Amino acid sequence: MISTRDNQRIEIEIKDVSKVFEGRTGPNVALETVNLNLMQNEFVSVVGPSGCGKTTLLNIIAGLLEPTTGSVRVGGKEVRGPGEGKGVVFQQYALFPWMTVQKNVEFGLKLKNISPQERKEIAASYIELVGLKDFGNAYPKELSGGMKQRVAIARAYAARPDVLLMDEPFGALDAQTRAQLQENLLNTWEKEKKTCFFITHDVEEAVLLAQRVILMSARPGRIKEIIDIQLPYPRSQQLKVTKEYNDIKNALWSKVYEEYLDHMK
Ligand SMILES: Nc1ncnc2c1ncn2[C@@H]1O[C@H](COP(=O)(O)OP(=O)(O)OP(=O)(O)O)[C@@H](O)[C@H]1O
Repeated sequence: MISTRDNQRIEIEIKDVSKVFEGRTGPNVALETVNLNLMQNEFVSVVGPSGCGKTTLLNIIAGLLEPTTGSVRVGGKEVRGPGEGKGVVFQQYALFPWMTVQKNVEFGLKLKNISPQERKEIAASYIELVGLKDFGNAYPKELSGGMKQRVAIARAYAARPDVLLMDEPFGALDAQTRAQLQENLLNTWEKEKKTCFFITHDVEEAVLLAQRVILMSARPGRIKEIIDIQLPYPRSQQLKVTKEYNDIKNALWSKVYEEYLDHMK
């Protein structure tokens, strides 16, 4: 079993982070005093009502947005922009349409000092890991949505980041593909161990994947509660038929729904 206690090194340190957007109708406080540490190799899911600042927080960790106050450290270094060490997967697979699957996955490795042969081998191994061994020469337009998303995940993994930031990566997929990719991600994480920050609207998915679930409150976004998911790994879809899983899921669902109702008041 992998627990957060297996490694005590902090990989992502979010300290007093707030974010205020200046809107036409005045300031919009998207995040208010968010404090959170993710341990090395930890898998954390983030849930909360629409507009509570999940993506904003991810973008700040990724270095795509600057916080208004506070700071984020990844691997001990203050985040000052996007770059090495952080892999990001968005809901919409951002693949280059003119490149094959193999070339798309190799792309992130070009920036590193890796020989073309080694690049090829690393990319091929991750393409195999996500179950696309026979599609290395295919172009994105020849792939289904789920396959494209697997390529995006392979590309993020191939660059060997220490942290993987995922913003509803399976949100646009059908239930079966989603289940398959969840399983795929679990297997990959169990093998490769990365620090994962995974945003989802799906409570089932949050519980299935994570060691801890962060529940965010409606605007202004704050951390409302952190729930330890005490379910053993390796995990698979089979977990969903167990009482332990369903008890945790139902309790979390009620909390998320309460937060949503509060937000609608
Ligand atoms: N670039 C921006 N400029 C102005 N306001 C923004 C910007 N990005 C986000 N916001 C505002 O910040 C708040 C949080 O948005 P964010 O996208 O982080 O929420 P979210 O929890 O990810 O939502 P969802 O679950 O719907 O994706 C919202 O009120 C949104 O309107």
